[in-house]
Amino acid sequence: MAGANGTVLLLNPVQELAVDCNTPTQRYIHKGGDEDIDVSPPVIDISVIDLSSIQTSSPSAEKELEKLRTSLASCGCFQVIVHRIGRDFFALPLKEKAKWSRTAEDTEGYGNDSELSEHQLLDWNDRLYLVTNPQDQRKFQFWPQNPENFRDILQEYTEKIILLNEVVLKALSRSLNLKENCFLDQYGENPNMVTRFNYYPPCLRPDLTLGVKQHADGSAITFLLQDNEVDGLQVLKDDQWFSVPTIPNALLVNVGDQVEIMSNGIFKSPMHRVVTNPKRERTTVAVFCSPDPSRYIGPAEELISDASPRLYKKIKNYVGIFFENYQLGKRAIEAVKM
Ligand SMILES: O=C(O)CCC(=O)C(=O)O
Ligand SMILES: [Fe+2]
Repeated sequence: MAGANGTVLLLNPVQELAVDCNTPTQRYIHKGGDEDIDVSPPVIDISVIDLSSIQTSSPSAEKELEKLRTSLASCGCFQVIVHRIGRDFFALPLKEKAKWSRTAEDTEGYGNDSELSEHQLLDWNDRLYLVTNPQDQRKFQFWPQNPENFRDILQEYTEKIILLNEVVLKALSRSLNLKENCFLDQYGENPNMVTRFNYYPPCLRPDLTLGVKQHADGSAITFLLQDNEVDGLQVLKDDQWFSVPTIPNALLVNVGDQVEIMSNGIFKSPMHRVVTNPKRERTTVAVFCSPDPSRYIGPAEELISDASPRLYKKIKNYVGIFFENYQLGKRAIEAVKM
């Protein structure tokens, strides 16, 4: 397909595939594993944290910090309540969405999985992938102007997540009895932020396909606005998959590999995946926050002792390391262990 200015578009949305065929093609089928994909494993209990109470120095703040620490040390995620942002983009006709399509030269924009090799299994998912911070790195040629208020809403949402990211990083440090700015200082002035709008069309074979295959995030923190009605996210805990429940307007906060590194492994970057749904579509918005890629990050020195030796090297541009390993089907965090 050719784009407006003659660039080659890599567009083969799953949404179109889902309309035209009853069963997914081979490229989407997960087989050779030990068992079919369990689309409804037990539901995991994930704490809802009151971030406003954490910002005070009351006894309830201490209780909330303890809840935060326990939650992140056991399953790597917690939830906070926010307001939804618009999700009408994927309902537009293909011709309209194609205006913001990813090109051969770029990772940003609208599209589905890039096909890097013949053997790669594809995710049953279309997405709109945009760098939102630092502002001077935004590529507006990929930012939809339809729905009309899309850019304003994304700007507003980004500002809120920047603040939330700061509150969360301070709370994480405090919950480990570290100085409040301990993790934030490793970030640098400007967090790097990428927003990924995910669209999962219905799929008639949820036992064989995955919306997103199993992975841990390469971010420091991920903020996920789940669909208000349709679940699909699962996390791996103690070698078992659990469904993450959807709480309307709740934001699921999970730590990514970079916080696992900064906390010297106390906080676990959870493995997670998304299953598909035979009847209903699902839309989510993930914001990945990471330190400035030119800065070195590593385990907080205060967490290292004879009893808990340093587990990870000092590294920079972890997101780069992450994608190199991801494409080889490896976990990047293994590559930065001592
Ligand atoms: O859509 C979801 O529930 C999760 C998506 C996800 O894990 C990701 O985009 O990294
Ligand atoms: Fe993820």
